[in-house]
Amino acid sequence: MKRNIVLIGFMGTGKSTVGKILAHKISFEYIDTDREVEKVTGLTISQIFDNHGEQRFRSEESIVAHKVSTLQQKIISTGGGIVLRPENVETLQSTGLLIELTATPEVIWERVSRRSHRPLIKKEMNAEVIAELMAGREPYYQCADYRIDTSEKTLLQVVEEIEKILQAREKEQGETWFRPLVGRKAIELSREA
Ligand SMILES: Nc1ncnc2c1ncn2[C@@H]1O[C@H](COP(=O)(O)OP(=O)(O)O)[C@@H](O)[C@H]1O
Ligand SMILES: O=C(O)C1=C[C@@H](OP(=O)(O)O)[C@@H](O)[C@H](O)C1
Ligand SMILES: [Mg+2]
Repeated sequence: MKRNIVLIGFMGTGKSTVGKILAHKISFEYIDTDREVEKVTGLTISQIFDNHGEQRFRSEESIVAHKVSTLQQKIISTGGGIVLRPENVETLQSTGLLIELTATPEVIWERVSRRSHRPLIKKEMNAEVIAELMAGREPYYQCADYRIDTSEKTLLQVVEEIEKILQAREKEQGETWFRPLVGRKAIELSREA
């Protein structure tokens, strides 16, 4: 049974931001594979790409993918390229529900051109270049269980869409995503009611 939510998708689709909000809302812990790679290496993603190359980053990312897949009740936001290695997809799928976030190239460019911490995004790019990169990645995102177009949605609307998916799965597949309150907190709340 699936026990983690794994957000996949192209850079700038909102995986990190949405993941954080969703985790807070449903009281799951939040993990970002990019942050885990940075913690393990003591380097920023840009430093790894610049000083050691993309392959080193991909190796670290695979190790993290395996590690996070052993956990439970986590919202896992991934880096956009994690799906490039089939072994990562297989391991993430073993315990995670894969939700792909998408957006149009124009929206993506609008979102990612504001900040410069993504080594694969260059200042001189534009929406057309983004569209080409996205087309190359498209087959890799087919592994997703669900897809949400975020182009015209607020962050909260995206989060709500994911919550609807989880509610439907609770009804239809008997999964538990919204944990009942247990222990002291539940007793305190029932006294207040
Ligand atoms: N639905 C959305 N509406 C408005 N801004 C968004 C939305 N999704 C993401 N963003 C913004 O786009 C930027 C990139 O988002 P981020 O979560 O880092 O994407 P990813 O982790 O997929 O690369 C952030 O500044 C974020 O606030
Ligand atoms: O698409 C990619 O190959 C990458 C996406 C980035 O994460 P975000 O998708 O969170 O930007 C980060 O892992 C790295 O810069 C490479
Ligand atoms: Mg991210």
